Amino acid sequence: MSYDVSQLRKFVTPEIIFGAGSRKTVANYASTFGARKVLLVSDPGVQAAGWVVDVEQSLQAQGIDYVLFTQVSANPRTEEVMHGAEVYRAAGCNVIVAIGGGSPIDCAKAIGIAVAHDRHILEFEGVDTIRAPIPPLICIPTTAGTSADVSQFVIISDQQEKVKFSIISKAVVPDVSLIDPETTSTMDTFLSACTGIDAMVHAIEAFVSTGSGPMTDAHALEAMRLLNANLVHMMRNPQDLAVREQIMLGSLQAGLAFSNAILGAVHAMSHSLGGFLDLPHGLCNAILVEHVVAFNFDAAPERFKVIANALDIDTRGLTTPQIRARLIQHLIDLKQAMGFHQSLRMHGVSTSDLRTLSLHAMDDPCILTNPRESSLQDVEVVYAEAL
Ligand SMILES: NC(=O)c1ccc[n+]([C@@H]2O[C@H](COP(=O)([O-])OP(=O)(O)OC[C@H]3O[C@@H](n4cnc5c(N)ncnc54)[C@H](O)[C@@H]3O)[C@@H](O)[C@H]2O)c1
Ligand SMILES: [Fe+2]
Repeated sequence: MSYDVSQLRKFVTPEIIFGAGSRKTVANYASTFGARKVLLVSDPGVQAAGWVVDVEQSLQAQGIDYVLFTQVSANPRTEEVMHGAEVYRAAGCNVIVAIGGGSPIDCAKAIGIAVAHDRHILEFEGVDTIRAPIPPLICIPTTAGTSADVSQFVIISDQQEKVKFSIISKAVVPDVSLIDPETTSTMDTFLSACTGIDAMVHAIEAFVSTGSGPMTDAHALEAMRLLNANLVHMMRNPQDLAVREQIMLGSLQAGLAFSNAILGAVHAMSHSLGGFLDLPHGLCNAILVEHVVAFNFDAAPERFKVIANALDIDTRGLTTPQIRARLIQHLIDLKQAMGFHQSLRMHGVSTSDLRTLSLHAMDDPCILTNPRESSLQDVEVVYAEAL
């Protein structure tokens, strides 16, 4: 009997501890991995917000030695990864803890790859390139959006080439994710909006991805419901911890979906844009989302109808073109209510940049699971729509 490999689906996830205060259990988990010395990865903003000290206190209370590494920028860079790998080796670490948004978490994953292979991180771009297990990795996300703490993705910026490249492998799924919604209470409005829209795009792209399946669909749809019901409320009531918790849960559900179903053209194009202009990832997604949905809709109208329903659009009696129009308008309204009014041109992109941006987007693995097959010219046209 022959099997169709393209129909097989896998689902990987870390051990997840969800809830207020979970960050304070970090030393228990570090000790179960036999932590001798921990590399604690974060960044200056997360440290200033006061979250790193909780991890330090937890480790100190259990007598676990650590070295702090915070030289990580938003959109983490290859040089920072290799510097972190040096610090890991020099200090004789054997466990990594990351606390922060997607940037410190991705940097921590990449440090793990570099030290496990004793090679430069640039050698691992692509899918399933990891040959040796990375050190035990415990993550504490402080933004509700990227879900790097549960995902198979690592996104690193190569400033020489002005691109962000992806590494996708089950080997970079963290061992433990301590998801503590309290940490998101110090996010400012813009960061809350960027990370929130990123989570929504994860859910939408995972649901229409050619890698989707029943296990990821359930998570993607629940993420859309949670995020749609709470994102605007969160923007208006940033101190409402119950709403922050719903957004964190929505982000987690979206993360479980996209990590396993992979993403689509919004992310391929957004990674290219983020590397080119060093812009926040969520902002890039916000600029592109409705243009990619407009491009993709006819390739999966039934799936997009389910998305419209999950976003609380009443599709009864509507024709397919009407559903398409309503869905696109809903996404525009949502992003505008979250404060996104920008176009590419407002960030200095001109028509002459579109070919370079498109070439890089075509190299991103996320383009392969987009529901509509996309040529270089297609991608260029979608960028042009977003100008
Ligand atoms: N690996 C994945 O699966 C995945 C998925 C999506 C995006 N990403 C990547 O993640 C990165 C973006 O991550 P992000 O959006 O979480 O932001 P970030 O980690 O880049 O952080 C942005 C800024 O917010 C600050 N910050 C973070 N948490 C804070 C808090 N709780 N309070 C106050 N300030 C805080 C940081 O100090 C930093 O200055 C991009 O590089 C993107 O490509 C990765
Ligand atoms: Fe994303």
